[in-house]
Amino acid sequence: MIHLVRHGEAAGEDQADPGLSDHGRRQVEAVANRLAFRPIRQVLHGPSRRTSETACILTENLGAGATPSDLLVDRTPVPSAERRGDYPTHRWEWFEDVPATERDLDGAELTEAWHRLWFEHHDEEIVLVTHAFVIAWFVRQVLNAPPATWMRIGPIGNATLTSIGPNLAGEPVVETFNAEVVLPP
Ligand SMILES: O=C(O)[C@@H](CO)OP(=O)(O)O
Repeated sequence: MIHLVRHGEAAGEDQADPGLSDHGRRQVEAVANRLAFRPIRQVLHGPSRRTSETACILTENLGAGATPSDLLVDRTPVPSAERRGDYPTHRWEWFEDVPATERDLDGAELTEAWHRLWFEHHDEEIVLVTHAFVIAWFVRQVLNAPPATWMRIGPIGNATLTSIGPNLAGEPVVETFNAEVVLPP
């Protein structure tokens, strides 16, 4: 079972690489409680500060180890000129503004990342801490849905849980999607 967790709420969204807010830390502690009885030994996380801090809280609570992975870096799938027609025209301008560092042409890197993660981890129970668009693309990949579908999956909330496990035939199945923890007031 692969548990995809989006990082908790970020502090100061305007910073280049923000860490977690106090609320974000509490959100992640609540996710850790939800996962407390699962046999999780490893937490992989992206290189950003908000994903590393999320992984750190999870590992402290779960007694697991944290490992950074470039497969979980924040990426935005943008269509190549040939595939732009797959997306509604009102989205085209938005793609132009995606920063160069986050652009993933036709989601090729994300697709490769998901295949590797599933291949390497489908028979263990693991947490992958990453970003909203990455989770949406991975779910689209599992559903074998057309590329533009990723923009209609979510929005993926902060510190949500999306769990993907093998069915009896060994195929990936979305068992839990975008599940939020409810914090006491
Ligand atoms: O930058 C964003 O809007 C998303 C994209 O994946 O990332 P994050 O989950 O860090 O908000």
